[in-house]
Amino acid sequence: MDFKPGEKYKAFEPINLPDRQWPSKVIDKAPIWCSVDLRDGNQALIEPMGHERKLRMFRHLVELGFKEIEVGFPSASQTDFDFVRFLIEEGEIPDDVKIQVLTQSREELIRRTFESIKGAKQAIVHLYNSTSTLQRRVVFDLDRAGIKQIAIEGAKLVRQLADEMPETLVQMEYSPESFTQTELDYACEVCAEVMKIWKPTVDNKIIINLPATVEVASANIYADQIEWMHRNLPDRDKVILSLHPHNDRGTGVAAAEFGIMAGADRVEGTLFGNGERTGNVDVVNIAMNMYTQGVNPELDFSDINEVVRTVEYCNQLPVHPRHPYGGDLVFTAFSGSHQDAIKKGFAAMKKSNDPLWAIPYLPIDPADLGRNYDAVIRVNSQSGKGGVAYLLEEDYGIELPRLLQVEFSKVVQGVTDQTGKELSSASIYEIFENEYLNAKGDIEFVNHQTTVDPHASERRKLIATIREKGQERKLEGVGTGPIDAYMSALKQAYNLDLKVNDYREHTTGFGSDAVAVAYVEMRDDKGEPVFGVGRHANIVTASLKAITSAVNRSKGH
Ligand SMILES: CC(=O)SCCNC(=O)CCNC(=O)[C@H](O)C(C)(C)COP(=O)(O)OP(=O)(O)OC[C@H]1O[C@@H](n2cnc3c(N)ncnc32)[C@H](O)[C@@H]1OP(=O)(O)O
Ligand SMILES: CC(C)C(=O)C(=O)O
Repeated sequence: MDFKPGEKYKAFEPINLPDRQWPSKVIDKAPIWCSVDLRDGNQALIEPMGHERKLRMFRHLVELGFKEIEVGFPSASQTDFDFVRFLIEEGEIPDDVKIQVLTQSREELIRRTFESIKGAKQAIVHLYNSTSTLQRRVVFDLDRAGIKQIAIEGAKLVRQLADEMPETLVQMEYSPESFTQTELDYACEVCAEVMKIWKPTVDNKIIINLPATVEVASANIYADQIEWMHRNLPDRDKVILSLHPHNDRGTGVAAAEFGIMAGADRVEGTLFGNGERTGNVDVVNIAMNMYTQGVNPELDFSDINEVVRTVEYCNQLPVHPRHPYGGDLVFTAFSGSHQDAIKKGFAAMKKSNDPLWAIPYLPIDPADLGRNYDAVIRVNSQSGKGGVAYLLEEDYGIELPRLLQVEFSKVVQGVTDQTGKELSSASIYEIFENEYLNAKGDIEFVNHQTTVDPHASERRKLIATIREKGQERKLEGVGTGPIDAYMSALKQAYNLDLKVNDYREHTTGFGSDAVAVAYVEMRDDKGEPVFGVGRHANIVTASLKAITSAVNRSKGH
């Protein structure tokens, strides 16, 4: 690494726009979306899509609600050309969807592009040539006038061929490619020349697309550039101003959002941001960001898993597990304090009945993307009591009292620390069963009978059958209720010094499947807590089992 980067790299000069308006604008409606998955995305793949993958992607994009889809660069390859023909000839293009085709500003390529769209009801022909200072010098070896001439020649031919094809409603799009590295006055001049040739009207607008072909500056600079063009382009009302951000600095989404605030009407991008180098801007990300601000994105990502599957299949590239909105892990909290806050957030929402989403660490309801809550909390060595308790409650209906959560979470932590691995909900339940419900010890509860104490009618006499080292034994005790009576029986038989400090119970399941779960917190002679849990269809049996569990655990400790 060169530690004197200033000798090798030059900072991007700020744009002179002191009265910029975009920073205080708010995005309150969806832009026109154009998917470039089948073109910019496809041209960046290790293995470009064949016909079957292209068709699957196209159909999926239509299902998601895209009304403009760049379907290829038909003059570049036979595969692209044939795919465009297939879509048109096989009636694959819904009436409200426009296909878009890209071409360089070269005569033979433009002619071939028009050949490809013959018979389409409507299509966007997208013409581009690079205008940046760098490309003018190193790629084209042309001055400003020479580069403008490439655009003019191409635009004239596009106009002529569109006029010769009246059966197709041709919309024209021009991109000064590498716009962000082009002087603004010059980019505007070239676009204005193209506009003079294409003669847009308010009813038949053209698209001027301003690509960050390579993202070379911070997102605010792109916004300044877009606002400058928005203000200075002639006949702005006859132009659909379009963005095409790439993501070299990792700020493509921010650039697109700022660009919309700066006056753009349209965004070109791809699903999950596949595209050249670090990718095109991720349309899912921008759209779902809007959604979380209460703005309808007019794209339907309510089955995000299907979008991920399709994109992974077509691109033959994985979607990263941390990818915004779509990644496998983006709705999962492993860490204890996050789990605790999420659990409390769900409980608060349930209680308040307020439809406004307000869960800490979850900026969006996973259900809105077709995700369930199964993966919201996963447990490993970074997790705390909240997460463990959440899983037992959600998956097994076990509502651990708070102090028991603390105790059990230490048991779980012991296991995760030892293995270093994640624990599934089923494994946590198994640990819970072994630790409490089937706590190992000398005594096994078998059954009980209660009767009214013949000496005091407000007291209960209880006879409990237990198994001790394989032998059944009857214990007798008297108390204010079955718990008290059983404690008294155990104390007499085993000389125990334990007191019941807290007792709770609840049911899980419904109707004939309902089961009672009882939790007892006992204190030993030193005041240390020890918990026991019992589960049974009969609530009294559950509570006596809970006591047995606590006694066994106290002896084992
Ligand atoms: C930023 C972007 O993503 S733009 C889209 C890029 N996508 C692609 O390139 C994928 C498809 N492209 C291809 O398959 C090929 O490039 C083709 C078939 C279109 C053309 O192939 P070739 O004729 O071999 O030319 P190649 O792509 O190497 O083009 C370079 C030539 O075109 C010129 N050129 C490049 N872009 C343009 C343009 N937009 N308009 C006019 N001329 C251009 C170059 O100056 C160069 O000219 P030279 O040969 O006189 O030096
Ligand atoms: C053709 C243009 C719009 C392009 O793909 C880019 O500049 O990235």
